[in-house]
Amino acid sequence: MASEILTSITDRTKKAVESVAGEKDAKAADLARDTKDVHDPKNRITSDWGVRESNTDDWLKVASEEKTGPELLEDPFAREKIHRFDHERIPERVVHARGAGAFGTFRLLESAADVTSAGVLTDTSRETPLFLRFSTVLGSRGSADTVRDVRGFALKMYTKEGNWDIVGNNIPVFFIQDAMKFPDVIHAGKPEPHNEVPQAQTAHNNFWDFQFLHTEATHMFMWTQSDRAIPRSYRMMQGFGVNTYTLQNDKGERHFVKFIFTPELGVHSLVWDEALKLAGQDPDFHRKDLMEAIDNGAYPKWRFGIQVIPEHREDDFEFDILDATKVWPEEEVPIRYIGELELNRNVDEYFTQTEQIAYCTSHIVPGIGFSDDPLLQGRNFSYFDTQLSRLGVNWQELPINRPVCPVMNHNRDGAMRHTIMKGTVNYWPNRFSAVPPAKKEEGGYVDYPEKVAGIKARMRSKKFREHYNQAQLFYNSLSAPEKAHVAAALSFELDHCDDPVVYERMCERLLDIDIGLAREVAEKVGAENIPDMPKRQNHGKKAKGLSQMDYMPKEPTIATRRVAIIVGDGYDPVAYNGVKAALTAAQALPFTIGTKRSTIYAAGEDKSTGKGVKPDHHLEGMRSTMFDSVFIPGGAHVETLRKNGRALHWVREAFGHLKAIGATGEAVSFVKDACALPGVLFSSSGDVVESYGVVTASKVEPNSFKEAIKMAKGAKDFIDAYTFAISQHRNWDREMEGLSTMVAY
Ligand code: HEM
Repeated sequence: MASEILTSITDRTKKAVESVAGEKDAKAADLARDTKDVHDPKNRITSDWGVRESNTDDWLKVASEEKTGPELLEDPFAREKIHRFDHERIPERVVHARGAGAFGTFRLLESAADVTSAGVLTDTSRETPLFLRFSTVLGSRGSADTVRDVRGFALKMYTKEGNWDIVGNNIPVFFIQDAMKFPDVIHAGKPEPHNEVPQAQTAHNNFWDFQFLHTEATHMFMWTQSDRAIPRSYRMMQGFGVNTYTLQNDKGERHFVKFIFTPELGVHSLVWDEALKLAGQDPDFHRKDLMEAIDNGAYPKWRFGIQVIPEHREDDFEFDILDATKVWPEEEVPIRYIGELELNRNVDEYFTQTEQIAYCTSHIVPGIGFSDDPLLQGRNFSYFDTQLSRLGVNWQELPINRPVCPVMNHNRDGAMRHTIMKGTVNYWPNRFSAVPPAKKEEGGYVDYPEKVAGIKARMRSKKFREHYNQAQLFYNSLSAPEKAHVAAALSFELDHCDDPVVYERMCERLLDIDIGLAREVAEKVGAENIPDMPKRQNHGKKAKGLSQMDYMPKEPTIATRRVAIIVGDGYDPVAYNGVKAALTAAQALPFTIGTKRSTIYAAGEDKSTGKGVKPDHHLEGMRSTMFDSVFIPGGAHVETLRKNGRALHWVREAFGHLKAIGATGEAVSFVKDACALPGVLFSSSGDVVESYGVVTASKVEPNSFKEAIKMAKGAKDFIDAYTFAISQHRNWDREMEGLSTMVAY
């Protein structure tokens, strides 16, 4: 098994090159040039200068069987091994240090030739290879995946005309309008300077001090306090370019544009208690989830959309369209979905690929341009600059960063230069006309002749000064559970601020958004003197696409959902096998969680002749937090589970985290007793009962299970009703009606 896994990992690049014809995966072919296979049996250890080594365990020393004497500095092999190790680390990214990435493909489904001449956005026959890196912003490289934070969504498309990077986030707006404030917002959010506490979270005085004083962050902090900042999976987040770019078509017309990626599986989050626990129980939860899905062939997909505003309409909006703290409401600027992004290959090596990838907002291709968005313009300077200290001046030559199209210019030298340039000149113009600039018809990038006239001043246009309308718009557009989560998140964060100035003032700021929210949070966090009147009337407007609920998949799906099936000796094999097969057929991932990991036998199975089932994990090794749903089949094992506090906790915790719970036969009363709640209904007469996402059937027969599932609300069939409950992600009624808070977990 282990060797199969190893083969599959080391063969990834090779397979990608072989299976995908020609230019389609030009990047995989390009990387193959620099890829070596550790598992080739012909391999032998050599020194870095190529000499085969016979012993890499013992430093050359003065020694005998009787006595171990001093080590000799002359040993070049030992010295090299230690030297290389001593210098393995490079600086982590100054922000977005923790991340995970994968390779994929961009397919254009509809040409956008009316607004751009970019090949990648006009040629529908192309498949463009890409690398996408997800990240958290504030934590260091070893921090946990599930912290409350913005997630990076950074994309490098290796197009035929050069690399196009969209360095985006999973939230469409940002904390600041002008790049010059970036060091301040990041310093305020990162651990405090005197004690380097806390790690990877904004629940501290400095962050909220800055949020109050820097009012343009108001809209963004509402997003970070919403469920968007605790995603269930990287595969279930939207991606936004955030900044305003421009597109230029063949006629020379310019349009403003925003880029949006919307996941096929819907936009889903963890609940906060789960996120907190996962940060300790499985800090790699998101990176493992991404890798697992791709390894299982469940390739994550996003629809790619553009919002376009023609140049002449730039001033038609209540907000400045160059202001990155504002969304372009879909009612005013519809999203045009024109492409599809798929991730389909895991990395071969983390460091050389995920760590060394270097994104730059300034990497654009002909047909795509910048706007005067003052955040974007500063970013264009910052990324290139930071790569210099993180990776060195020749970072663009690293395999993961180099384009798949020819790179040729008169840039030279610098530390660690790889490319060898033949020829006698390294400047332009030269007497040979060697390496001239490209004309437009040869694909040369031509800048848009934007008219600019003005005075030099450190200021922004007046529309940039409005900071609250869209914070209200966002809050108003959320569903009731999402609003409750915002209040709970703010209450948590401000509870961690011990300076009353900070939490008192922040509660006042909430009066600029919504009086109900302000009062709820103030009461929770002990902010005195919150007035009864709002500081600013809530305009009451809503927009679509801001609530995560707007992105539920049209057809219910449980693809890639992790389902724990809990068993002990004496479980009902009919229900176990039936549910497992049905889940697998629907592309969910069932895991058997035993009372122990050694073989477990079904009811009536003879231990001497039966095969039993070998669980994937035992109850103490995993927690309910790592699964989307829990199912317990009936059988005599239920008596064992009743005596196991951890089993009880699994059910209560899954209930508290609003997850679908399924039970059949004897397990029905176990779940009933575990939750012990009035109002939740359970099956008693053999009928299937669905109540607050708990689906039970007291009697099941072999014909109760089938692989052709019809997920539907109110389904009479156990598996149809149970899978529908899983597909809903979480049962919000359970929370809204106060049931989840009545269970201890
Ligand atoms: C619209 C607002 C912004 C978004 C969406 C954004 C997004 C990102 C993302 C996704 C990354 C991680 C890239 C990766 O995976 O390697 C990143 C890194 C970084 N960002 Fe930003 N960022 C924003 C604003 C800024 C600003 C204003 C600055 C500076 C003026 C900045 C400077 C940096 C730096 C220095 C890095 C580290 C890059 C590296 O070491 O490779 N960002 N940003």
